[in-house]
Amino acid sequence: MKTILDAKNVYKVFGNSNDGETTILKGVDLQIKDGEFVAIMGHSGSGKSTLLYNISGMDRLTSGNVLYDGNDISSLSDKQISEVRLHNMGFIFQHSHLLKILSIKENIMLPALKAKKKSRDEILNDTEELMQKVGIESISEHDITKVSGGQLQRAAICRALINNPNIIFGDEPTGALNSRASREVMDILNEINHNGTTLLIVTHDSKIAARAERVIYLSDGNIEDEYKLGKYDGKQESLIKREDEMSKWLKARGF
Ligand SMILES: Nc1ncnc2c1ncn2[C@@H]1O[C@H](COP(=O)(O)OP(=O)(O)OP(=O)(O)O)[C@@H](O)[C@H]1O
Repeated sequence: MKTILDAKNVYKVFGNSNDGETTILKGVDLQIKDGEFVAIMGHSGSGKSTLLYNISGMDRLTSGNVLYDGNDISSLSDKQISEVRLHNMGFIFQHSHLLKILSIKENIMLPALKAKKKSRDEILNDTEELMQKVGIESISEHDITKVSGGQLQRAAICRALINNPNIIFGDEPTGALNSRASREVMDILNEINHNGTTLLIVTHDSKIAARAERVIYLSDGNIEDEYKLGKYDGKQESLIKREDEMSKWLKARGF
């Protein structure tokens, strides 16, 4: 399987020499294979979100390189990197970041309208298909303030998928949901991964990590360890075993 994302010796320093500098990422090397589902865990402040933002091109590395599909994206201009993100990557955050002035459907269509690769009718069709897949077709015309957190995250998933990305980055995608909504959203993400989309997700939750194929443990800006669970087969009994494995592994790291 080819490497889709290759982070080499990534450093991130915040601040400046006058007011003081803090090095958050300290030479991280991370390779993500095409179609893989990787979870990033670690204590609060270990640099998980910083890592996600820096290797997805949302923030600028201080030094090191990130290759996306063999191309160095760390040396691109802001405009070039936004193009790479728009056409190849999807993002899901803890809070959906949907626009309040648009309906659910319009929010989902927006990245595709921006990408200008498909006609409005095609985009509309794809949007309706995605909404149906995640079970939010009935709220398509709704205002985003009138729907539940779980429905909003499903809409955020549709928005992340509308340009058929190769990889989806998630920063605590279920962090604001109750346990049922969280399970439902993770079932959708597991299915998306099963269909070939690469996933890289930051989480605090061992139950979310248990659904990943590989879990990396970040400590003080470095990858301290990793655990390979293998692909999740979607069965409830395997999930229980994986959750148990994950919580034992995390306990051994004092998490
Ligand atoms: N823009 C910034 N400027 C200065 N410091 C920052 C900035 N962003 C993050 N940091 C610092 O970097 C460190 C790591 O933050 P980060 O959010 O990556 O950690 P995390 O592991 O994701 O934490 P959490 O689990 O609490 O979300 C923290 O000490 C944070 O204060």
